[in-house]
Order: sequence, then C-alpha cells, then structure tokens
Amino acid sequence: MNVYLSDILTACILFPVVAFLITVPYMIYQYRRRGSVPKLHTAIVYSFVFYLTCAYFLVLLPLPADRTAYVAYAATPQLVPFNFVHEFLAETTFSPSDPATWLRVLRDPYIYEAFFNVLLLLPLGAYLRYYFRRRWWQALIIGFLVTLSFETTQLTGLWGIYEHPYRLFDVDDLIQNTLGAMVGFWLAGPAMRTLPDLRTANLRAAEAGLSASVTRRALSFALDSALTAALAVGSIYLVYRSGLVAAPIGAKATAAQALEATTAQISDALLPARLCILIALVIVFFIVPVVTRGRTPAQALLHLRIVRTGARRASWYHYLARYGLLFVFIWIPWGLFTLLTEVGGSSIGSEAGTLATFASQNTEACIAVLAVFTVAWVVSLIVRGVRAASGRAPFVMLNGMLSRTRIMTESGLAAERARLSALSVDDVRKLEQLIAEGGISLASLMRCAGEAVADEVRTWAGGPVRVCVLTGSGNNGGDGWVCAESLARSGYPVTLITPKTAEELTAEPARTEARSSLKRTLEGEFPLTVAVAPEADDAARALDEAEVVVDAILGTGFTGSSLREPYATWISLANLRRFKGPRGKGRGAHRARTGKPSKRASGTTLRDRRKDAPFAVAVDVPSGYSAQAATWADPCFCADVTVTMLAMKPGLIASGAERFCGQVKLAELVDTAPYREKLG
Ligand SMILES: NC(=O)C1=CN([C@@H]2O[C@H](COP(=O)(O)OP(=O)(O)OC[C@H]3O[C@@H](n4cnc5c(N)ncnc54)[C@H](OP(=O)(O)O)[C@@H]3O)[C@@H](O)[C@H]2O)[C@H](O)CC1
Ligand SMILES: [K+]
Repeated sequence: MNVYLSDILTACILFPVVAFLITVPYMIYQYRRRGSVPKLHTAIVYSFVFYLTCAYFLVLLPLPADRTAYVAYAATPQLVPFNFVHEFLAETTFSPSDPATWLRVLRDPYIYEAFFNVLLLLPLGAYLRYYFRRRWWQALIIGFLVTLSFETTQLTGLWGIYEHPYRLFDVDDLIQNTLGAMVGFWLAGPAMRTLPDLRTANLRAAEAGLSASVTRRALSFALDSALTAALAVGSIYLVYRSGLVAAPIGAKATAAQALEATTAQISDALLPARLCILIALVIVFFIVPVVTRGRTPAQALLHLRIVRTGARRASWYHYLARYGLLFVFIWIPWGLFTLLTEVGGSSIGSEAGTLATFASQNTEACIAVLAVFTVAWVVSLIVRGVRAASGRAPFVMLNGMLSRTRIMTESGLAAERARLSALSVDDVRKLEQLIAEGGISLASLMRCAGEAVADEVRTWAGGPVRVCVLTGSGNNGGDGWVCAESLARSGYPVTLITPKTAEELTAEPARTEARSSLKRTLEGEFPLTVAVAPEADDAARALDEAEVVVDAILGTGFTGSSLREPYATWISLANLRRFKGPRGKGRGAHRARTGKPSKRASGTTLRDRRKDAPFAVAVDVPSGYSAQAATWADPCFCADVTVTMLAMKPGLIASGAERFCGQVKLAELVDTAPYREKLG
C-alpha cells in the first residue's frame, strides 16, 4: 500500500510541471475549438492528466536499480488467462461456509491486486464516457490499448532503457484493467445525471467566445512576442555567423578586451542585431497582418482579428499605427529609464549624444516625467481593466484607442457584422423573391435552411440523441421537415409533430417538401416518427423523451399578440420541460397535462434553464416572438440557439431578445451580397 502512496506522491510532485507544459497548447486548442476556455472542461482535463500521471507511475515505478538489473519473476510473460483464479484457489484457505476466512480473502494478494487492477482503469472508462463521449466499444478498445501500453512498457524494460523486463507481463492484468475501464464506463452513465452537462458548457463557451477576452489577447501577444524573439535570435545568429559583420565582442575576446571596448564601439557593433529585432517586429506585427488582412501569426492561431472600430476592415496604416504606438509606449519609459540609469552610473561619455547630455543636466525633471508617465499608464490600465471586468466595456488598449482599431474574435466579428446588416422582415421577404428570381428556388433555400438547423443540432449533440421537431403549417414548418429528415438520415431518432398531414399543408414549398420527405420515409429510406395533431399527453411524452427540441412552428409569418392552439400547448410543454424537467408526480405533472405554463416558466431567463433541459433550437425566430417588433406572445418558445435565415432581423438584435432567442446564429444560405445591392 505504501508503494502505491509513494507513486501517487511522485505524481503529485511532477504534476505541476506537466500542467505547466500543457497549459499553452490546451488554451490554444480550447480557443480554436470552443471559443473560450470553459472552467468545467479545464477542471476535467487537468484532473484527467493528473489521473493518467498517477496511473503510469503506479504501473512503471519503482524502476530497477540499474540498467542491467535482472528481475527473475518478470523474465517469462504470464500468458494464461485467469491464472490468478487458479493460483488463488490453489493457495487459499477460503471456505464460503466459514465466515472467519472471508476477511482473509480480502488480504490475499491475488484478490487485492485484481481489485486494484480493476480500480486502476475505472476512472479512464468514466472519463471516456463523460468527457470524451465515446461509445462502449470504443471505451473497450481504448481501455485495452492503454493497459497494453502499460504491459508492453514493462515487458520492454521501458522501451529499451533497461536491458530486461522489470515487471511481469501478465495477461490477467490486461483482462482486469480492461474490465475496470468498462465498469467505469457503465458507472458513469447514472453519475452523468448529476454531473454538470458538458454540452451546455460548450454552448456557454461559444457565447463567451464572441468577445476577445484579455487572457486570449495576452496569450496572443505573448506568442507573437515569442515568435519575434525566435526570429530575431535566429537572424542575429545567422548574421554574425556569416561573418558579414563583426560580433560586438568577439567570441575569443578576453575579459580585458571586452572591458576595453567603449560603449560607442559596442553600440555600433550591436546595430545589425538591433536591425534584426526591428525586422522581426515588422514581419510579425506589420507584414503578416497586411498579408492576412488583419491577423498576426498568433492572432490567426487564436482566431482573432484586428479591425477598425465598427467592425470595419482595417488597412495597412491601421496596423502600423496600432503596433507602432504600442512599441513606442513600451519604448518610452524603458528608453528613459535606461538613459537615466546610465547617466547615474556615468557609464557613458560624450559619445552618448545630446539626449544623454540633456538627461544628465535635467535628471530630476526626467525622473518626474518617467514617474508621471508610469503612474498615468498604471491608473488608466486599472480603470480599463475594472470596466472590462464588470462587463461595462471591452478592454481597449491605449494604442487601440488612438489608432481606432480593436481586436475581435472571428465569431464575434461575424456576429457583429450580421447585426450591423440586419434587414426588416419585409426586406427579407423581398430578398427571398430576388433570390428566387435569380434562379435559386425557395425550395432549395428551404433545404439549406433545414440543413443549417440540423448542423447546429449535430454540433451540439456530437452523436445521435433523441430529437423532437415541432412544426407549424407554414414554411417555417417546411424547414422543420427538412431538418428532421437530415437528422434521421444521420441516425438520430426523430419524432416530428405536425398540426396537419403533409397533404393538408397549404404553404409552398413546405407542402412539397413535407410530402416528398414523408414518401421517402414510408419507402424506408430513413426512419422518422410523424405525429399528426397528437393529444397533449402524447406531445408531452415526445418532448419528455427528447434531448433536443427543434421549434419550427412559426417564423416570420407569426402575426397577432397571442398563439392559437395547438401551438400554445406545444410551446408551453417545451418550456416546461426546459424549466421544470420531465413530467413527474405532483404539480408539475398537472401543469404538463393541462399545458398551462407556470409563471416561472413564462418569465424565466435562459440562465435558469434546467441542467438536463433539452437543447432548444428555434428555426429563424422563436415561435411567438416577433422578428420585427421584438414583442412576444405568452407563451413564447425559449431557445438556446436561434438559427436565423438570410439576414438578422430587428427583433433578434433588440435588447432583451436573448431571453427568448438565446444565441442567434445567422445562416446566410446563399451569398446575399448581390441581392442586397438590388434591394438598395
Ligand atoms: N427567409 C428565407 O430565406 C427563408 C425562409 N423560410 C422559412 O419560411 C418562414 C416564413 O414562412 P411563412 O410561411 O411566411 O410563415 P410561417 O411559417 O412563419 O407562419 C405561417 C403560419 O403561421 C400561422 N400563424 C400566424 N400567426 C399565428 C398565430 N398568432 N397563432 C397561430 N398560428 C399563426 C399562419 O396561420 P393562418 O391561419 O394565419 O394562415 C400560417 O399558417 C421563415 O420564418 C423561414 O423559417 C423558407 O425556408 C425559405 C427560406
Ligand atoms: K420557429
């Protein structure tokens, strides 16, 4: 037992080093993948790395005393499956009828080692299911491969570092470890009902990723600076190595020679080095942004972009102003400080020039300027930092203010540009007509719209989960039919709820799409459950079972201030599921049966959604919400994400829209620019 504890202690000591090494790659990965670094993911990933470190140390430590150590018991691999059972039965005094022998079993090495072997990979199985979203057979393969890596490392004496195997390659270990991974996998299932939902965390991370956080920008600047340093050092090395210029102090110079070199001589010889640094700076902070239209190398890596205020594209002189000012700001206090310290130390002579002479004559004044500059800079940094932290304003650097440039995330920029180019509902209809006249039929627009929603569901779910698509009788419902077919084809179990049969729909192209989709499912091309005008209880059951609810009831065609049946009931049920959970016994069940929303359900913000609430996606606009006027009916569908078609609409960008729309994503469907021009 003490051996195990000491291995875990070694892992604890080494873990900070491992954590340090993975932090930057981990952050880059999260910024690229999810838009921000979610705390939940970070806690899980670092705990997983800690667990793996412990597991490997438990398996690999202690190491043999020296390279040639021969461990007799490990020399021949044990390849008989379940050998430990035979050994245990042969040696044990265990008797089921004698309780006095029961405790002894637990102390038997064959039993407790088997128990620890199972325990060792139990967390791996749990992580594979909960965090990595693997299926059981994938967990089985990964569990087996990990344990195989343990055993082979032992068999090969740490891949040849030691001449002989130092632990026994035992096939029973493979069986017990893999079993452990599977037990962990199965235990994770029920545990996941209480563990936080990672998919919701992903959603929040994407939302947070709309703005360029200070950490993300600081990381990008640090990476760019590291690249600049690497470029500068590399080129300085090449320049001096090539012999084109003399090194400041020759490699073979004696200490006396080095001391004899005057400051001016050193300064002259350093000029090429300074030029190399300047060129590296220009490449990273000017040439690359010009070529990539607003991204330094690290900004490209972290999906950031330099823009002008108002999300407009910046030009070369904006990059020059932004980074020129930044480096001037960094250089002024540093230069002044160097000048003053050199003057103080009298290490420069008359060669230092007029600036140094001035500094030596006005030391107090220079110190005062330096102090004022530093204090002003620190105070303004704190003020801007506090304002940013309280969410009142994005963090803007002084050079950004003066050059009228900002750093935005790619997703934030897309959202801002979509917001700025919002169209009224009437204009969207005109745009639709112009596109149709241009040769792209409304039916193909509808197919693109349905696919865009299906993609959103796939991104969130990461694998087939049960989906309920609520459709109305207009073209918004048509989008729902396309989405349902697309998801069903990808293996998602989908129930589509419709107020009328496909035949009875009147809106085109919704009717044609619904009819052909129904025909294909009846011909067995893909499975789709269609419920026509179901009873409230049946609709509630479908919603209870769903992990995703797609709202394709009403879009821009919604009129009036209230919803007619059956839509009001469906939406109430969906919102109840969202805020109150599945129907159980008691009051919630009654409300669900009557379809009447509680006060809380109709007035609750998105932050109050239940942890296990289904992912709610609204097609074009949440049903009951006016895309034009930003008014809403009671009930009104509450979405996590709204996928809106062709253009943003005024209601979706109005303040408070988030309560019903969640995060609004634009699906442009086609390149709308030429049609927007015609729109005038
Ligand atoms: N913009 C695009 O590129 C595309 C959009 N598409 C989708 O089409 C809808 C707009 O479709 P439309 O058919 O014009 O309208 P809706 O489907 O939103 O709604 C029409 C039905 O709604 C009923 N309605 C209206 N108000 C109420 C109410 N208060 N209560 C209940 N029912 C209501 C109305 O019923 P009537 O009895 O009044 O006729 C209609 O049946 C758009 O949002 C996009 O999702 C296409 O995909 C093409 C591309
Ligand atoms: K809708």
